Amino acid sequence: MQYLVQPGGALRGRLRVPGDKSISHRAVILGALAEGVTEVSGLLEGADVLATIAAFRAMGVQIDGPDDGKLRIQGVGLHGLRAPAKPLDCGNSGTAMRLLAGVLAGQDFPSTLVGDESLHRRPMGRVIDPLQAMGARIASKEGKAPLQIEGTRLHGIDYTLPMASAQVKSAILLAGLYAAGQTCVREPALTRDHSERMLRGFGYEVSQEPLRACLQGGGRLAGQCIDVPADISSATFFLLGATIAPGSDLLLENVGINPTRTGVIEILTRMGARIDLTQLREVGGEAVADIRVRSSQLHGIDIPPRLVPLAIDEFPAIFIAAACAEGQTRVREAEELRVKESDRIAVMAAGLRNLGVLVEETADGARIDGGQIRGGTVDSHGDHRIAMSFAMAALRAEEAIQILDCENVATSFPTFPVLARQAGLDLAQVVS
Ligand SMILES: O=C(O)C1=C[C@@H](OP(=O)(O)O)[C@@H](O)[C@H](O)C1
Ligand SMILES: C=C(OP(=O)(O)O)C(=O)O
Repeated sequence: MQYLVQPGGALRGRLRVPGDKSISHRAVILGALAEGVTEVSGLLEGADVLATIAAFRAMGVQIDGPDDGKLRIQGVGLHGLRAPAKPLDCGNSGTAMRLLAGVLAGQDFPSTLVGDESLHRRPMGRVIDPLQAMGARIASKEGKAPLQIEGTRLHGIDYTLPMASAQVKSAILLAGLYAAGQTCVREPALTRDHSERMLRGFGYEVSQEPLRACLQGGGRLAGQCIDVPADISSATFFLLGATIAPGSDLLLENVGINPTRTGVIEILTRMGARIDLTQLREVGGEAVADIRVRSSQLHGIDIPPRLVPLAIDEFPAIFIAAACAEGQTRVREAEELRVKESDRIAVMAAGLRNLGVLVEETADGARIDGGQIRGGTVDSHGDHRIAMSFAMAALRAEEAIQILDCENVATSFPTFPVLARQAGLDLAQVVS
């Protein structure tokens, strides 16, 4: 499926983007492993989260829904999962595969994790290594999926992550629930802390200091009610669109603004964006706000590397912002972008060049010179965030932008075309 987006227009009105993907995955996982019922509202009904739900159903957990963002999970307790009859299919989702690997390492049954072509290219050694150090038995082909997990008794470790990754941190903490003794994870830079917060919400003690989280194995999780805020990573496409399209004024409601996720707001604001947070509140241990964004002229900046992990999924959109800015924007220490659903540095650079933007790719980032966006065809390489970012680029393009391979938008934001049209983007879906 392709998108054909006509040039120009502005984004106006108010809208609520779907639930946070990271929090939705964790609500399903902890709800399944808890004792008692967990009720979730605001859940993201995207393919990634549906894969996590299907995996727990295949292990005997009764899950009703999702229905209009509501999910009811009958938790089976930490030791209540049953052996799945077939490999568990994580689809396109790195989060599902890595977090499930942590859970499955400590079960008393074997399991296999598989996914789509993109997921089978992504590095899994980063979870296999620390889990093996905890006693796990995991077979893979050169650190890539499929992962065959034996299920064994685990012991705690004190592990320093070689890269800033919330998925690896979370996999180790989840395995730590099953491990004898204490499990600690240290991270080289701050990453999203939804696992730590939600574990505490389920009554599990987690000691958290800056860049370090520890827990003791052998406790229990108690079922909860979880209200998932809107996903700042999905809101980002609208922050981008409203900023670059003259005459825009948009209110994004109920967006999660956990400080480990707001790097995009800081980066766009440094570039000159007009973004205001209102109605700040806390919902279920997570900070939430309404976000107003109005159009403004951006200027290029050197993005501080400490902001990279705090905006890691927002770089496709930030590349488009840079293309619309005056002067040069520099992205560095962002090599993690090369191991996402696609190589996001290479795919964004190629797409921008097709639209006439000057981009110099570096090993760990890019230098992007702002200027005119011509219009033309770009290939998203099946990467949802790249497809949505180029859709918004049309607001500033001279001619239409055709975007190839857009099916995977459904992994994180199935209602994107509808909400984008409502806000003012002239987007058509073309079945190829
Ligand atoms: O923990 C999570 O939910 C996520 C962590 C990040 O991945 P890494 O841990 O690989 O940086 C992010 O890119 C992904 O979309 C979701
Ligand atoms: C990287 C992403 O997700 P995942 O790693 O879960 O596939 C993303 O959603 O941008």
